[in-house]
Amino acid sequence: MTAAPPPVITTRALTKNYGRTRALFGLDLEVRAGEVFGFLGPNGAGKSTTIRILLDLIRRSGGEARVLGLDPRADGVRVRREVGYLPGELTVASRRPARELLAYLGDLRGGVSPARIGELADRLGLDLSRPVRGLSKGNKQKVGLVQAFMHRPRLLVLDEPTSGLDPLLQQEFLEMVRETRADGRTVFMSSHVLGEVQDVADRAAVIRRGRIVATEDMDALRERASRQVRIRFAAPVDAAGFTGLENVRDVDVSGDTVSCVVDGSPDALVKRAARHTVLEFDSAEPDLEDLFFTHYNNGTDREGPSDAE
Ligand SMILES: Nc1ncnc2c1ncn2[C@@H]1O[C@H](COP(=O)(O)OP(=O)(O)OP(=O)(O)O)[C@@H](O)[C@H]1O
Repeated sequence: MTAAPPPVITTRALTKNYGRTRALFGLDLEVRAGEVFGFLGPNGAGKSTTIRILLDLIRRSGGEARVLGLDPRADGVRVRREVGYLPGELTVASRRPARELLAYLGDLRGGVSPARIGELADRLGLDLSRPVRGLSKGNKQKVGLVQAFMHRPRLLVLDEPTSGLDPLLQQEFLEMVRETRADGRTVFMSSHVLGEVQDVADRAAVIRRGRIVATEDMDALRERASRQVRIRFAAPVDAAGFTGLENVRDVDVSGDTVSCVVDGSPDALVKRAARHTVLEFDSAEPDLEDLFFTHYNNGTDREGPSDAE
């Protein structure tokens, strides 16, 4: 058996104070090589602060951090060169067309072909001929995404990557994330809602008021998730046939229709239903967001920044 590769990002007891305000209270994080990791939390929770420490854009107050085996505080330049980073807010005021700015940034990273830049811009619907300065928030976000992905970095750190993108472009972006993972590279992305990362993330952590309050494997979360199922058959069915099935509860049989709640795999229910002629099978998507938060927090207190404690 080969040993697992070392984590790509680690923080231990990471703290950050802004003057007398403490923004991070001893953060422990571990992001594994090759995974897509969602970093979730409401506004003001400390996501950008954490990310900016990882890239040495601000300095930590205490604790440790490692990115690609490097300490950002000692090797900030190397970390920034190796990581594809999308800032929460891209502040470029260049009069130059996006094409030139991206070519320049590509040169700083060892050279990126115009074809590669053009391909990413096409996918995101970015007009490369327009000056960056006058671009809308959404178009600036696209420039930010192109520069983060274009040199195929081993690690992408993306701060709220989907903000300002319409739903179709969000899907395109998620496809780019999947391709990155398929290449064996790692993506760490923040969001304030689970829904934006749940289809693509392997794991996710929730940060609230400067503390990690949950870390979850997304497959395990899906397995625990309940869904409401309704099946309509060609003829009335016997209620007894649908009681006591594995993972199935709250069964209600009314003539030709069975309604129930399934926790986890619906295998037993599907096999039992297959004994009859099924006309309709409706299964509501489980609400992972609710499950994620209620599991740890009883669904309360979902937002708000903190004062120092
Ligand atoms: N430069 C600063 N000076 C003082 N306080 C700051 C500074 N930057 C952030 N904070 C505070 O630190 C806390 C964490 O902010 P941070 O920006 O990291 O949160 P976030 O989770 O990224 O939220 P958002 O999505 O709103 O950016 C907040 O209470 C914020 O007010």
